[in-house]
Amino acid sequence: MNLNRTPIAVSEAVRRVVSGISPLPVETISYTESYGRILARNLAASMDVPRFDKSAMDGFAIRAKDSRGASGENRITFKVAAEVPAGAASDYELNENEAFRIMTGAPVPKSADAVVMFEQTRQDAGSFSIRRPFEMGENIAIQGEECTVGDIIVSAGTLINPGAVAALATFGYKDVEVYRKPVVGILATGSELVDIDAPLEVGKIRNSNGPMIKSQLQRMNIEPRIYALEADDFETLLLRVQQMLGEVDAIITTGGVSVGDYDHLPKLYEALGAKELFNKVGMRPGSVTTVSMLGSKPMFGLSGNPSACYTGFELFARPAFMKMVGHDRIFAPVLNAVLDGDFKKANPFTRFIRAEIDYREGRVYATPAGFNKSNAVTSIAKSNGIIVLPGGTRGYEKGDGVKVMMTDMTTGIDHFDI
Ligand SMILES: Nc1nc2c(c(=O)[nH]1)N[C@H]1C(S)=C(S)[C@@H](COP(=O)(O)OP(=O)(O)OC[C@H]3O[C@@H](n4cnc5c(N)ncnc54)[C@H](O)[C@@H]3O)O[C@H]1N2
Ligand code: MOO
Ligand SMILES: [Mg+2]
Repeated sequence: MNLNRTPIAVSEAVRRVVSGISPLPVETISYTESYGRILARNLAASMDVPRFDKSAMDGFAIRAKDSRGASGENRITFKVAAEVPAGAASDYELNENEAFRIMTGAPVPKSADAVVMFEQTRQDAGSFSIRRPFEMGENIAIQGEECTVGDIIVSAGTLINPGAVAALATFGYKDVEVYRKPVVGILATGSELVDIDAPLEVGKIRNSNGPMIKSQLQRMNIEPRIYALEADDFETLLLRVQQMLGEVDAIITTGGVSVGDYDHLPKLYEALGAKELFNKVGMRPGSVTTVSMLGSKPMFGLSGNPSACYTGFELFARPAFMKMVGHDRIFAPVLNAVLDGDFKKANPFTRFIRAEIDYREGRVYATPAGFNKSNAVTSIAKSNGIIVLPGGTRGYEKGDGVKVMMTDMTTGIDHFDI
């Protein structure tokens, strides 16, 4: 075993991972199931919106020229000649000082060119009067004012959000082409691991990495395939990983990537003939993260230490899966924040500190989320972001400006701030 691994920079490690990944093939699904998927083709308008000139208000459609000269002293009276409820049309031709009774959303008949709101009239049986002139087009939504046929509404490579689902429905796209989602296999390795129901005998611990990784995948809308816990035995691990390679698009293992006597994953990648992208990164935690490729299938050897495992997933696995599902924005947003704690000791490696990110008066604050060593599990639960402290010769103090990588953009704030 190579004990003297050479660390590479985090940015170089990320580059190596994502440069070897391609989007998966395209599949067609129903628009009702498309929320959260990535569009594989541009979504173009199949018609003008609005498709016809329509009334923007409940009221009366008139010929604007008939309202000329109207005032408080000289009210002009119109006769209601026909009705146009929403969902209907009328081809009645208005004569001078005639009007349609029309509802919001209904097509404005050709012979009318302005709409008067009910509130702007005084009504009598079969007629109404107005006290000011109306301009052509007033209170009418003109055909194509929002978009015209052929306009690109959502580009390929974009997440289908609720608005994109509305666009699919508007333009009649029942079937939508999206990138297939990867099937990701999760294998937690370690002879010390037990499932949640098993007794905790001496030296045993519960498997927390497996369920955590599953949730990290679910957070990005990917359903994983879970494999049973495996002990640190080279031959059985090799057989299991070979089986997984036939069933999944990517493999995440946790544990067994360091230089211990029972850390078999690096040798296993070698035995499979996989291309190792790196086995040491200049970061804490997660320095022993090892990533290999077998053909188009990435194998993420995440560290067994929970915080290192979590961080390795967010830094390397997440952008790779974002690329597989066809996203054109694969990286987590990074914000400038004010550090709310001290890290006085300098460290040559880039440190990633799980943190609570808060927003006060529009500023971003980052507070380390408690016990923050590589083996920490509880601090992950309090974090919605990761503070990035570049390695070097100096430490960091409360109040310093730092970068934070957002891991959870859905956490809100505790007060209404508008
Ligand atoms: N001589 C050296 N020793 C170590 C080095 C080194 O460079 N030289 N690196 C250290 C660092 S850094 C880390 S991180 C760990 C990485 O260890 P492994 O990835 O090989 O993981 P294991 O040895 O299997 O386990 C480490 C630790 O994590 C616990 N664990 C494992 N799996 C799970 C799980 N599914 N759920 C919860 N906890 C888990 C395991 O019990 C161990 O305590 O190596 C250092 N050593
Ligand atoms: O991989 Mo270890 O977590 O650097 O601490
Ligand atoms: Mg180990």
